[in-house]
Amino acid sequence: MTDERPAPLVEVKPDADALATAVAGELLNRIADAQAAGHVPHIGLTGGTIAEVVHKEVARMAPASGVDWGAVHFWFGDERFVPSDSPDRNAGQARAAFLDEVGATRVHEVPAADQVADAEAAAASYSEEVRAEGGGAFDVLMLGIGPDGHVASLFPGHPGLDVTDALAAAVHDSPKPPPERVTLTFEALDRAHTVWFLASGEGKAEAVARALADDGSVAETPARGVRGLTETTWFLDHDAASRL
Ligand SMILES: O=C1O[C@H](COP(=O)(O)O)[C@@H](O)[C@H](O)[C@H]1O
Repeated sequence: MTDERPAPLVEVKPDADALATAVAGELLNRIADAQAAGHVPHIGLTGGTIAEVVHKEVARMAPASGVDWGAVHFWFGDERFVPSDSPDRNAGQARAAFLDEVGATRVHEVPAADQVADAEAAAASYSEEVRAEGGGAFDVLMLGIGPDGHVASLFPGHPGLDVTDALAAAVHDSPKPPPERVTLTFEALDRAHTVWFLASGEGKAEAVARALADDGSVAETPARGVRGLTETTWFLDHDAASRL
């Protein structure tokens, strides 16, 4: 990230449920507004614990939202390279939590381990799909942060941090299981218009503080390396914000 982008905003909610309600409501507003303006929005989804709560809240609020679910593209910031029926798959979790229920039809999944030979092939295929559909210019990209500061599946000190010639990369030996993954690279994550980080719980507090500190390295805290072109907002609950 070399250009000047707006500084991150921070929104703190009392707990995970309040956080999820705020994020789900804002997401539905952004999608509905984009559609009202004649635009088909592209939304990047994250895996992880707070994402699951947000997704269920989206499903709950969907009927009153006015969103046309056939006119939204959904993508994943990262994926676990496991068989398509594995409960570890971020896509499977998002489908179960809201995508299938609302009837989303334009869901762009990373190929699974029973569909392609290896994580490299999955990354190449996903990269191609992202490139063909706007190159990662997501209207809203939601991202989690790990307690170690990882974002998507870009882990501290891992080789994926240095990939500059692809929009998606294979990850091996991930410090967090499962070990094989596919992630969007900084090249792709940096093209999003709006980036929302979602973090809940005391276990994320130190990583959040490192990510938002005036100085520090992306190699140590990869989440420092992603900012939206027009907006970056950190949605935190009280505990995740406790070290700011
Ligand atoms: O493995 C992953 O972890 C991160 C954070 O998840 P959390 O459960 O600690 O909140 C998530 O952002 C990423 O998409 C996922 O693959």
